[in-house]
Amino acid sequence: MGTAVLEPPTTQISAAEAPHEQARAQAAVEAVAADLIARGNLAGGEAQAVLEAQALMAQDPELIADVNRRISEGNSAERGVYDAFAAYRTLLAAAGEYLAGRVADLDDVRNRIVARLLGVPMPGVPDSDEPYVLLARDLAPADTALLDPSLVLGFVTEEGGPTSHSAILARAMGVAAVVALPRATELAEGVVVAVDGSSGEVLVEPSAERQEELRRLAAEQQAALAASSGPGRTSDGFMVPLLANVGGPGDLPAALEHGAEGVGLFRTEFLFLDDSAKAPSEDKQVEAYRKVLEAFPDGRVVVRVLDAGADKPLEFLTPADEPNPALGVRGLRTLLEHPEVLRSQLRALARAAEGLSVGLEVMAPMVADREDARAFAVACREAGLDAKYGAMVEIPSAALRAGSLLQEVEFLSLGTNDLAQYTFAADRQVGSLARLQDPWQPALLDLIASAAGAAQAVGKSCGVCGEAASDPLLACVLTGLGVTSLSMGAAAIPYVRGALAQVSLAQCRQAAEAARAADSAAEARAAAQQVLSGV
Ligand SMILES: C=C(OP(=O)(O)O)C(=O)O
Ligand SMILES: [Mg+2]
Repeated sequence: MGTAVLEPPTTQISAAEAPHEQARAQAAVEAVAADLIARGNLAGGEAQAVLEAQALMAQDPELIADVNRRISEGNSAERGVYDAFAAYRTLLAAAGEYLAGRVADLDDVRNRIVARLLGVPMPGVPDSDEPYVLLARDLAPADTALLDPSLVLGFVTEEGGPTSHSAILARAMGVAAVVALPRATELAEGVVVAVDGSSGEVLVEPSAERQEELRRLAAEQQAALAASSGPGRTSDGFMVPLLANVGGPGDLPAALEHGAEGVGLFRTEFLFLDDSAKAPSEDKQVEAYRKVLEAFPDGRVVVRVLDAGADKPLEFLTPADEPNPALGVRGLRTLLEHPEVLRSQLRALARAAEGLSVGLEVMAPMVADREDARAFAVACREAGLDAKYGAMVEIPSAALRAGSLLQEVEFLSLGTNDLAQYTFAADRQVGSLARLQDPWQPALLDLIASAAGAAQAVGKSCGVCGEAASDPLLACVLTGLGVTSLSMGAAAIPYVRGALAQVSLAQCRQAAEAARAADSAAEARAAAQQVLSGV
């Protein structure tokens, strides 16, 4: 994928032309924002939320004011946009890693607006009738969302971490992806590559025999996947419910198609991204929640209350001046500062579940200690919600003192994406830190064992809903660590189901022990692989 930045010429315009150019810039901004929203509507689910956030970025009033100022100083519309975005980009890039992670999204918006003003094709995924592997420096959410899975056999990026938006969306689509691979874009167009999204390997120009072998292995795997169905269980019948992560009603068809036994993580942020100034109405919330609850009449649906802040900022809730948003007011902290938002969300959930037989559960993101857990439990009880209430374990303090959290709440759910970020002090949006975000890191496995063990001791459940659950081999290890359910992007479910079906609970426990005895993520994986050979 071409990443060329379209630099418009620096021709000067007269003062008389300025209003016309300003109108052109405004029209282009609006058209691009509308296009992003349309792409979002088409893609649905988590992609929609991301694209709508990008549309908001395009319409940022300060940015538009800067564009207008530059045009009134004699620049053309395209040059004004180009320079205003460049200035904003510098600010973002310098504002710390969390904002720097959004630079790719910003660049994509800029390229789209400039391309429209210049009347040239939009940058992005190349047109092709032939199936291909897409190589890119990074993929903007707008591109990932519309990749055609029948043409794109996989994608490989230099940037982005294993828990970045692009990786999460790729899993939701079921497209093989390898991210954070240095020098990926140095490969020439047309070279034959093989991509293994499970191991993260990209083979360049494999021999004819190797290609044949890989095709055979892939066909065998597909056949095994097609044959796997029913609830998640080990070969000796230990049940591990396999649940889907969804970002909204748009993700339900895939969850049902892949046999999800329920929803283990309903990210409700998407509802809140439509309007940066206020929370969605209770009625609008009820409607969206009910669609998800109705899809699983006999299953379980775990709804996470709003997780605003850090990588999911909301203008009306997230302080704009935090020096380090990932360590600032986010998740449950935001809701405790804005109790009316939490109350309205819990009320909407209670109304949405009225008359339904689904097992509704609600959980809070970013619970740090027992006081946090208690505050959430009290809010749930006060809302009169007929649902189990739980805490996400995403902060090391919560994993270490899981037993104390369980004095207040009825279940735990491990958010391994943030748990890795906070355990290793490694921003999940920074590709160069991917080594530290690897969920195979033994320190992360120790924390998972701590939380799962505490839950087991009191007979409560402790699932995993972070991306770790979607790795088939790791899913077996998590089961061995005592985790009671696994929730993942729907496309991963058949792979995890197939892997679990091949191993016994005792083998899972042995693999977990071997992985924890290792000293690096790679060693932990190899040790587990040895115990569970065949997966
Ligand atoms: C599931 C998680 O939540 P999110 O990815 O939405 O932060 C996590 O942190 O692992
Ligand atoms: Mg999280």
